[in-house]
Amino acid sequence: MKTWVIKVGGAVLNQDDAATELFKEMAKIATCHPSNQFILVHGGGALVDRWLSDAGFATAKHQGLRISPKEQMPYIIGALSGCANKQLMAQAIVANLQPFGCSLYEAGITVTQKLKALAQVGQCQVGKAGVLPELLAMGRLPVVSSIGIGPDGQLYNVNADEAAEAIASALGAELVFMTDVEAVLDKNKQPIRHLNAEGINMLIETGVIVGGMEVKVKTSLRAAQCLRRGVYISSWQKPENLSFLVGGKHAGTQVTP
Ligand SMILES: Nc1ncnc2c1ncn2[C@@H]1O[C@H](COP(=O)(O)OP(=O)(O)O)[C@@H](O)[C@H]1O
Ligand SMILES: CC(=O)N[C@@H](CCC(=O)OP(=O)(O)O)C(=O)O
Repeated sequence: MKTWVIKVGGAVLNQDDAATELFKEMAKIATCHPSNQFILVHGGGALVDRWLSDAGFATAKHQGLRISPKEQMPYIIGALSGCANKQLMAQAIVANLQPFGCSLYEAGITVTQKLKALAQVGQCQVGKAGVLPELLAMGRLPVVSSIGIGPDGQLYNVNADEAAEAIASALGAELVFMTDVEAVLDKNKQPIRHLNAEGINMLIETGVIVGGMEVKVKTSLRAAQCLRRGVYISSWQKPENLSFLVGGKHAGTQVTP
């Protein structure tokens, strides 16, 4: 059995039926290629932005990570582990899948504070695989939010790309980041097929890769090094890319160690 960790950016929730189409592709793959199984890890950054702004909070990011003061955590947790997680489960059910919503703790990932200056931003420690193998064996689709609980009993906000990397590393799974662009783009806005450490450093230094994509390529590279194989960045706007990847074909940008 091959396990695929699919990370979707929260923007998938802003487009009607986009997540349902992705789930339908997973359901199709489960029928045509039954030796593949999926775990979905999701973000929800845009939703968090909206909830914080509606509550009258200002929010800021440092190198793509949201500074997460304790007083903002109820809104961050509510948006990610509540609203985004349950909305995605609902769309998976429409696609005839059997989702099981959970956060990083249930997925076996331990979280600690990343940096004092970032407040409740967490970083993952690869632990045991938690209940994910059992859920997969039961035919369920784990839908994992990036909220973590530390051994200190504190709640943490983890960047969802890093959360997906930790889960894929714990399980030795394939990893695909599905975002809102078809691939990493070069300075002429053309898709890049392959990236390695050298290319990534150059594109970050020259300001071609910025913001959320900077976190994503760095996380992809770390994951590719740990998993010792390519990791893909593609778009949830092209769910068929998932079938291409499962079938061993190329789609989006492949990040190699
Ligand atoms: N070189 C680049 N190629 C593609 N996207 C880029 C690049 N640099 C920055 N970006 C931005 O990164 C975004 C994806 O990162 P992010 O918003 O964090 O995605 P997600 O929410 O899916 O994790 C794109 O929508 C784009 O605006
Ligand atoms: C620490 C940190 O930055 N957490 C992210 C978690 C959500 C996320 O990563 O969402 P996307 O995948 O949609 O960007 C945040 O609060 O926005």
